[in-house]
Amino acid sequence: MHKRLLAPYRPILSFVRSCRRCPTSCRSRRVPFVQFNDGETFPIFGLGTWKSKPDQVCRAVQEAIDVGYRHIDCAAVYENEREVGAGIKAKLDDGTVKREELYITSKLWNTMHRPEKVEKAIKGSLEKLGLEYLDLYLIHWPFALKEGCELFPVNEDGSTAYGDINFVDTWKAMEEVHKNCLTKSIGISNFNKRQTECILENCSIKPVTNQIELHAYLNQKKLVEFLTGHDIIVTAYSPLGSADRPWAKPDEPRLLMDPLLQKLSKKYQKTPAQILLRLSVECGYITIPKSVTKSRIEENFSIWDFSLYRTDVELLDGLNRDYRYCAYPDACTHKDHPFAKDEY
Ligand SMILES: NC(=O)C1=CN([C@@H]2O[C@H](COP(=O)(O)OP(=O)(O)OC[C@H]3O[C@@H](n4cnc5c(N)ncnc54)[C@H](OP(=O)(O)O)[C@@H]3O)[C@@H](O)[C@H]2O)C=CC1
Ligand SMILES: O=C1CO[C@H](CO)[C@@H](O)[C@@H]1O
Repeated sequence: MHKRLLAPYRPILSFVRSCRRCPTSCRSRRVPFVQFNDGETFPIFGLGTWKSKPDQVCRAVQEAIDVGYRHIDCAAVYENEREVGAGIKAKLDDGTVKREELYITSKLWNTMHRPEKVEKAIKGSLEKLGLEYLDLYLIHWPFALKEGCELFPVNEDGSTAYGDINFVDTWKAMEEVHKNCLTKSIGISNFNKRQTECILENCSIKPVTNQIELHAYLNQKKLVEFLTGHDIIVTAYSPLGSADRPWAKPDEPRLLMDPLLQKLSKKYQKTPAQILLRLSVECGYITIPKSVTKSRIEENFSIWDFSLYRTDVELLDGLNRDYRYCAYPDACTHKDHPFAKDEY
């Protein structure tokens, strides 16, 4: 099973293996990437920016780029794109990187699904980020919320105010912004199998990736198999268990505290976070941990000098408990909610 999942990701694995054989390539700060059929590349490791406070994220982005990160995962709804952009600009201005060496993702928020709104939305993100183009633009969730000034619109009774836009129509508008060169690639996020199939059946440009929650407590085997079978790259979000979510409960399972991770941490002389991140990249997933802490930004990127034994990968596989940290329950009655009705 594991072998089959790895198959489409040979370029990543060969990089990871070459790192192991040749420690100097780890020190050269090259970030591994996957190459698309059209020659575009996608760095397999990125910095997440959800919950990164505006006054912290500008510095975090610069530290990440200094360490070797080349991929930054952003979104309009994170409300910090201007500060992320300032961090990127500082590193472009001081010559550390060129724009074409960076891979910047942003996402269309749920209140902007109406096709006529999509260009305005991406241009808004570009303006805040201070960029002329994105590398990747994703539909953040398959369901639409009510249009307006609020990012999280509510009805009078406090329930979430839904919109009624077909996500295929939104996808057509995503294709247009791609054709207009506002983004090099387009993709989806939080789409289930049926919704992804629906896009595949009706698109002229295929999504390059589906960004989904993916970690040892939610290994999404079936969805991953479906996506890789359709040559859709899997991006793993919340790879460390997203402990800083505003709605985190004190009694929820804490991924980083799992006893097996503590045990493997001793065995490999790596931290629990590094074990999880290494697992994710060895599975071939684009992996985007968030941190605003310099030492952790460095720690998370220091995973190219070891590899997991297959027996340990199997043990980590056994941790799966289909536990979602990001289930968006406030919209669970929406007809397009991805997790409410479908098995995967
Ligand atoms: N498409 C979507 O719907 C979603 C996309 N995402 C994307 O994925 C990214 C990552 O997911 P996210 O939910 O933020 O959570 P993560 O799983 O990346 O966890 C982030 C938390 O882990 C802490 N942390 C980071 N590194 C370490 C370490 N080495 N040791 C211990 N703790 C550590 C961070 O703390 P600190 O920052 O204080 O160091 C923070 O509290 C997001 O930021 C976002 O870009 C996330 C959710 C949904
Ligand atoms: O990326 C994400 C994090 O923030 C959003 C809203 O708070 C989530 O819905 C989303 O999945």
